[in-house]
Amino acid sequence: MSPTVNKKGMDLVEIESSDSGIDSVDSTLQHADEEAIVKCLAQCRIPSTYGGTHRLHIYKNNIDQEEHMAIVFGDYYSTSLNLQWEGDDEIKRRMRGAMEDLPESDPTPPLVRIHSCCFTGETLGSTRCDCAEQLQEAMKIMSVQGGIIIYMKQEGRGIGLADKLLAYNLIDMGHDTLSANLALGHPADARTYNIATAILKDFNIQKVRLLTNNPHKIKSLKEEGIIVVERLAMIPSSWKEPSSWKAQDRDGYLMTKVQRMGHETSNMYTNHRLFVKSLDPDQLLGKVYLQASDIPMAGVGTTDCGFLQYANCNTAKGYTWLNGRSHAENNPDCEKNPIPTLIANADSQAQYYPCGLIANAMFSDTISDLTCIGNCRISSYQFTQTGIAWPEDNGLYAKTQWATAVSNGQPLNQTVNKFLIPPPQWRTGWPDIYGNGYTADNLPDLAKWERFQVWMRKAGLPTARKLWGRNTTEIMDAGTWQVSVTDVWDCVRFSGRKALVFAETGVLGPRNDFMSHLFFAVGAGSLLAGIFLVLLKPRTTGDLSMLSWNRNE
Ligand SMILES: Nc1nc2c(ncn2[C@@H]2O[C@H](COP(=O)(O)OP(=O)(O)OP(=O)(O)O)[C@@H](O)[C@H]2O)c(=O)[nH]1
Repeated sequence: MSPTVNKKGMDLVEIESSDSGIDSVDSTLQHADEEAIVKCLAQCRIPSTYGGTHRLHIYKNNIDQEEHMAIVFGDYYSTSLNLQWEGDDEIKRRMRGAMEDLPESDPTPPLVRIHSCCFTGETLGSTRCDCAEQLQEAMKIMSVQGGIIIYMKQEGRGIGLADKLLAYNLIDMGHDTLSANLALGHPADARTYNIATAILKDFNIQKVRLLTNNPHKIKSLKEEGIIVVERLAMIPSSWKEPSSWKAQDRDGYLMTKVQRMGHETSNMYTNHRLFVKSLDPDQLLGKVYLQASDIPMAGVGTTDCGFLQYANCNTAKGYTWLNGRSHAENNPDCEKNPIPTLIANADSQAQYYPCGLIANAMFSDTISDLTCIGNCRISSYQFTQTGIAWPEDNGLYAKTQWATAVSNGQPLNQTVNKFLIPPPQWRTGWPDIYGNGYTADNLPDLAKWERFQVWMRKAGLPTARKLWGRNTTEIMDAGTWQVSVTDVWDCVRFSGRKALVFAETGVLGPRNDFMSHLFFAVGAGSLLAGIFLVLLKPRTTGDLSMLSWNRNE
């Protein structure tokens, strides 16, 4: 093969061999954004405790000096490995694991995980991250379903092990995993995926089902010409098991990935324990906390407003979590530059009202009633929020007593604006009402705000429906209806999804089909079992002989 100029026409890549052409690549000439050329050097069989046998492939490339790998479960074969190499003979081919007659590769898009090396997590068992459990989870799944793990030697999101240790020390000093990278002069994520893509192409794979939460990986693969037909979430076990709450470092790491690095959250966020306990029940019941510091702080198993408690950033900076990070971190207000005026002018003991993550996350979109635009009996169909909350929830909320309370002889209603601050999301979501903060007149009456009560009831399942409105008086006839939605609550930034669902009340109940079917099935099963037992061993009415004190033994 003759010398080749790379696609960008910059550097000359000397090609010596006649196959994939990277035997004598001078990697000092190469750059990460170049077209990657890869060559599989060897593969072998690895019987594994994860079940079955996979095949480990080692690659070299023209971009860096690392030995990246492909761990293959199933019928996927490397092109470069199996080509005829210069000086090839049967022994050499068998030694590197090349095959004589290549079987057909599986044509269906395989499960693929692109996994970056993490010595601390995978080898040392560090609980600062979720890397090891993600790798193990992927291997378990692929042992059953087949697939390929591209294992990239990109330690520390590409910054290397030494700098990753510096980052860890910065995290111990109060940074999070993102800001530590930035403080070291690195990007939040220094990885590129052109080598990983080239390895996939070496397996003739054009379409994948990607196991990841990282949208950056999906975007990068698409840019490199790989079609991601499906994303499968990697749910770390620490999100699922409440018992592992002690891994506080990992919790902080995962929360930063979700909140600040855009990692996708489907299937885990609303169930996460940091989220579900992020409220203060007494504040919701109207209690006046004169100082934000009076709101009870974290205790295991109890509620805690987290980093949406102190609405004054200087005060928040003075309070730290067990891991040394301040309450101002992750607070969307304190991260703004400049800090919003309302926050900057807030009293040093100002509090968010209602405090905590759940209230802040409330959808602020507006949804209109339905207007008929063709062939309907009535011109509009109206929804009300009365009666949408569970009756028992009503006792959990009351209007705050701030507007009527008196402290040191002073009525508090004059100070509402300085002490009570609407959650950040509410101020952008409802700028007309809460954009300039609270006054004694616009404080929400939580006892009457059923939509809020519905929102605050945590979802048991990962994909949740919240009842927004109902109409119990009118049947909705066939026709063409129009609804206007103002999409204010931005879920696109973390690849979330929202849907507006119109449902009817059915015989089995409208809210959760699964539960009603389950009740129905259990009821029918019990009835059949009862009939069966009666037929099998009939007993007369009032038969007490089987009671323990009447039995002979
Ligand atoms: N710089 C830095 N790197 C870290 C830290 N914790 C873990 N890592 C690295 O982060 C990378 C994790 O990569 P992946 O396993 O591919 O996971 P991911 O990018 O979170 O994406 P998915 O797991 O696919 O959702 C590895 O290279 C780890 O070494 C940290 O605190 N700082």
